Amino acid sequence: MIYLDHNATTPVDPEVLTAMLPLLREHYANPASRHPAGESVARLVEAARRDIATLAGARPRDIVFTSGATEAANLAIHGVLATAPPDARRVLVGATEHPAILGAAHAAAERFGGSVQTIRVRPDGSLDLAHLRALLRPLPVGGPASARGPMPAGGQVALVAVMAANNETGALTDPRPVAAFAQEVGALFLCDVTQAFGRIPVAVAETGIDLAVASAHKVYGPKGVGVLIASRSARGRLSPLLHGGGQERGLRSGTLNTPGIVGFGAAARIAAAVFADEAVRTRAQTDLLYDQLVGWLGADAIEVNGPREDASRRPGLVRLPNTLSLRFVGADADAVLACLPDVAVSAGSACHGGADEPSPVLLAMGRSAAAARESLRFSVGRFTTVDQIHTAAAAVARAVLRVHSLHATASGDLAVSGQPGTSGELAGRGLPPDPRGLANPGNGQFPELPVPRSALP
Ligand SMILES: Cc1ncc(COP(=O)(O)O)c(C=O)c1O
Ligand code: FES
Repeated sequence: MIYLDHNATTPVDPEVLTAMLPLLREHYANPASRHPAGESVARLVEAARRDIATLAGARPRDIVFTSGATEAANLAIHGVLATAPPDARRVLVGATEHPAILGAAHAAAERFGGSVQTIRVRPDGSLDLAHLRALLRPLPVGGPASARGPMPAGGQVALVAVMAANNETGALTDPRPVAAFAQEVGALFLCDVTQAFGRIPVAVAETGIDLAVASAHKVYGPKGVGVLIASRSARGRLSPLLHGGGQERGLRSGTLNTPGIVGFGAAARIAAAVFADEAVRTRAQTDLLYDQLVGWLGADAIEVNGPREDASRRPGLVRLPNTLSLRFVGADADAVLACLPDVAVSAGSACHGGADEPSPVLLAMGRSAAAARESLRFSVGRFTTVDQIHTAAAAVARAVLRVHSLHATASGDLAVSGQPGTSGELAGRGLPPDPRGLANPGNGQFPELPVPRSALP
């Protein structure tokens, strides 16, 4: 199996695992305990906090450990709306935000009588700053009612949530202008840096981000641990979600996930050392993948979802180096996936609980539902090789041609030899034959996991 789904999650780096194991074996003490065993674990936690803060460009004091970016987003949004005055409970969210942000924003608005408004994006997925500017103007209280909240929430904006890097298209947003606009009206700026963290430079404090969220498992750390990064002033406007032992200075009660936190720290340390090289390598691999696919399928068969680099018009990074979202014109993504058992990629919304709807991210960018349903996201990573890219490109091309040929056969207009996707046609294009044979989509899945004895009836 060739794994090209690193935006959904990454494998744990072997060095991260090595750093975590002692926390599961001998260093199991509770870091809140006042004995030497507890204190030595507490020191490891604080070292991890420093390493994560360094990579994020934040201060260690700003780091609050959580169970992931989802919890951090909920803490940030519920936490801010809980303390916001009734005439300042509007939340602005980018149209292509992750469900963790959108779901938390709607739930918090409903809970505290606020409202949520969506900031438009342009066709390439970049934020429409003029629209943000317009939305930031105060609304008369009792004015346009919110679609959801029980109370028409006018007044000021409490929070602006805009992501640094989009999980589906890789589209990047410069946080600086967003921060400046939010600050002008006294709103806090929440930036979801989950996909950017450890892949491109993130400078939370310097760019004026008040609140940021990230997850360890997107940077070769373990699942189930993340951070909220909250500036001093943001912490003053934050009320906790979880109550209990008062850990994390009262903002997130609960015994710390010490193996996870130490693993996250190790992942951050490794990322700091390698991310610049990794960006160059992964960028070359996504470029190669695109070139190969265009070579096999032709430029007309493929559209890129998201920003394209154009140094003359938009200098600088505009897309995550490892991410490539492509539409294969006329080839339903689910059908392509069914013909592609040996390559792990996502149809746009694959990690949204298997929802069968076209990707809301692509729809927000103005793509048609048909285009969204024909789109696949490729995300390469630290351990991806050039050989894997070659193999995957050929496999994807074969799968797309196969789907084209199935459509053509179904509509009865291509019943001749040499039709797309048949072995004759593939050989004509120079595509290597599928080592498994086209009609064998069940092979090459994850090996079956052994069931632990205790789980057997
Ligand atoms: C941009 C973005 N934000 C937030 C999350 C949520 O992270 P987690 O599932 O680790 O809480 C993800 C992960 O899918 C993501 O891609
Ligand atoms: S990448 Fe996060 S839900 Fe799809």
